[in-house]
Amino acid sequence: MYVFIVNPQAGNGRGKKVFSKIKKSRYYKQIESTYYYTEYAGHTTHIVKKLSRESTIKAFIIIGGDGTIHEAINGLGSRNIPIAFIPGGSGNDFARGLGIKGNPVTILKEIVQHHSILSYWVGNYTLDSSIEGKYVNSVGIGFDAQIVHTANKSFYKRVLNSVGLGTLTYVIALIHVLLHFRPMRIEMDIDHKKRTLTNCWMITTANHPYYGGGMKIIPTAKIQPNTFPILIIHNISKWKVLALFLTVFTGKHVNFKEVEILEATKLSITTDEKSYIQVDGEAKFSKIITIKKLSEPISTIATKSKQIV
Ligand SMILES: Nc1ncnc2c1ncn2[C@@H]1O[C@H](COP(=O)(O)OP(=O)(O)OP(=O)(O)O)[C@@H](O)[C@H]1O
Repeated sequence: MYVFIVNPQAGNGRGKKVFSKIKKSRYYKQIESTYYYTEYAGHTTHIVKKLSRESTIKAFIIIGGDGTIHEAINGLGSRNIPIAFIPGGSGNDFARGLGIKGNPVTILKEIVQHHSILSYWVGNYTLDSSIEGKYVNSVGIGFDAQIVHTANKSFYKRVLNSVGLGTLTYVIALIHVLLHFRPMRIEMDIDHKKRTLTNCWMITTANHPYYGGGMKIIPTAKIQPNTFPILIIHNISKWKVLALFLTVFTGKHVNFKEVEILEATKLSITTDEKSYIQVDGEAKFSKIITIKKLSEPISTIATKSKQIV
């Protein structure tokens, strides 16, 4: 049996519209399925956690945005039930990373007819040695995390999302944060090599290139086991940061001399003061953060185009 989990709030109601379309399709009518609408933040994790023990589930089909898929992954237990995703959010970076695009009904057709499994190594994060979780897209500390925090609590996010200009939210928040941001002093431990940065703007790790609704933050990031890329931006002027972010949609920002990209199996960061952290586009607050890859992949149901790669 397929289990649809639909976030009706995702993409300002897009999740609900996508599912209405799906329900009318012949592919939906052909399969044995059940569905749940999420009713509150965190509900997807509870549903997945509860149902993961049932042996009759063929796959969870998540309809929503990055926040919903993040919650689904965090509810999965040791039984590796496949997860399929039909984009219904505003940013949908997870879908970009997996190469899922196009008409929702066509995506459903591929899910149920081909059921091609792609291994996906999610990341694991620990905050202040107490909060632990998995991330599907990226974790960032510093400038980008503060932009996420500012954007998510802004009044303009909902307005711009409703007219399909969600990306503009982050541009406005970027300018806002740029005016006040103070670079950080950071102690890093990258695979047991210690390093101190005194003028650090941000550090981001990612499981695939995309974040913030299509920005190619780490263009070379790949869905892969064991290691993950780390992007560091430091020793840069405010105005150069602005120039850098103008090129982030094309991935050309990596050519700036203030941008470094490394690869690691384990990363620990300690900041002088508690700082904002973004995890899959949600802001958190912490002083010590540790990142590594989970050793066992989860199973995602990919589209045909991604299987060929
Ligand atoms: N019924 C609900 N009411 C309010 N919030 C909900 C409900 N169901 C789920 N949520 C929360 O909505 C949040 C946002 O959803 P999601 O991230 O999927 O959509 P989005 O923000 O439009 O898309 P994206 O993250 O791709 O930009 C999720 O983190 C989830 O916790």
